[in-house]
Amino acid sequence: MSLHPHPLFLLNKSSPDPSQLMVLVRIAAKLYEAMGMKRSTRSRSESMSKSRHDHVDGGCRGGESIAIDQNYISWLKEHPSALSSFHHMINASKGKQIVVFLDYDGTLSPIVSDPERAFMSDEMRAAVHDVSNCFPTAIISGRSLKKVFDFVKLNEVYYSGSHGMETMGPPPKNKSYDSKYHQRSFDNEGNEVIIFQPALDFLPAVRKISSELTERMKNIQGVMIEDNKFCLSVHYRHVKDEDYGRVEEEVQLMLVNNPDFHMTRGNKVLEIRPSIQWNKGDALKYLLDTLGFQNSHDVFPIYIGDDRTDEDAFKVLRERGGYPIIVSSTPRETMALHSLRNPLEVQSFLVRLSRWGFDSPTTSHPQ
Ligand SMILES: O=P(O)(O)OC[C@H]1O[C@H](O[C@H]2O[C@H](CO)[C@@H](O)[C@H](O)[C@H]2O)[C@H](O)[C@@H](O)[C@@H]1O
Repeated sequence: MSLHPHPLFLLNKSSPDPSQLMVLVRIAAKLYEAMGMKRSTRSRSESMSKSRHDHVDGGCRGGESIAIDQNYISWLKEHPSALSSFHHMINASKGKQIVVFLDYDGTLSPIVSDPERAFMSDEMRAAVHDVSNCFPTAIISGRSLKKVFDFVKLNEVYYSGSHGMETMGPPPKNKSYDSKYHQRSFDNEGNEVIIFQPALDFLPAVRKISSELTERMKNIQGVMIEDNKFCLSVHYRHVKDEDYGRVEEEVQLMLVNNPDFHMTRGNKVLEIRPSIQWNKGDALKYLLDTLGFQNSHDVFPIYIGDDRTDEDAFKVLRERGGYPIIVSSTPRETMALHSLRNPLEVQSFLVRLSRWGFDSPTTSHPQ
């Protein structure tokens, strides 16, 4: 199966006129060039017949499709595919230790309607496993640490949950982190690890908000409150449009009653988080420190993520000369410098990275 739907899928369902077809063929060629891919070898008639099946939305006028596609092509020039610029990335990393940071939902697993069923494929798990055998690798997620571990199930990866508010890693070397929030523990293989929980003081308040909100929202159909330990996700994907206002009102009311918390927005989700200066970017810095990479000249961090909360990590990477990659198939406002279209492309990127890592043992550092 091709990972990249042929751009001709953008054709209107009604018969295109030949000039429109030529415009689309040129756009397709440009798009494929920008993505560093070869042109499709399928014949035009094969492409056309595929286009009818792929274009499921319907009702999209040809002119609009062309405009959207041109926007994507321009955006792709600004945020080149991490697959097509792979060799540039490897050159930029020369002499430095690559460290890989990954988001979970929408990056390692596709977005699905039920958050409890956002499983990653075995192929993706194998790709992450192989990468983690070549380079230090961490997953930084909005989910609770436990839940993200239960999805990923890889012992050789570091984990940070609750948008970085619970991080499991090696004991920190930097004394600037308050030891009050460090808890000694052991991983599944009996190695000593430290769990850093900078929002520990907020835990009783999170529990209280969770139970109050669950009670207050019990009559709003479709809403789902996910307890991510140090933060709460209020999912509204299945809430009727006319009820959405009530969801946001209830969340805002909680914030009025709990002024030490604030709300962030994600993919069909409102998140209630403690107002501490700590986000995915801080967790990334913390992990780099604990892994012994305080000096940004020695390290080449790569971060792959798809959501707004990943922007904090992209920002840190831009400051530190790393490689921020956004997962998106549409133009987006972002601090990331590179892009991948979807989790399947993330998987291809990870496979390529681990192959390069295995072939270049002097530049990679197995743990
Ligand atoms: O930081 P992440 O690992 O990307 O987590 C962010 C949120 O992801 C999950 O919600 C999103 O994915 C769900 C499953 O695909 C989808 O149903 C939901 O609409 C998305 O918002 C997770 O459930 C949240 O708790 C995370 O905060």
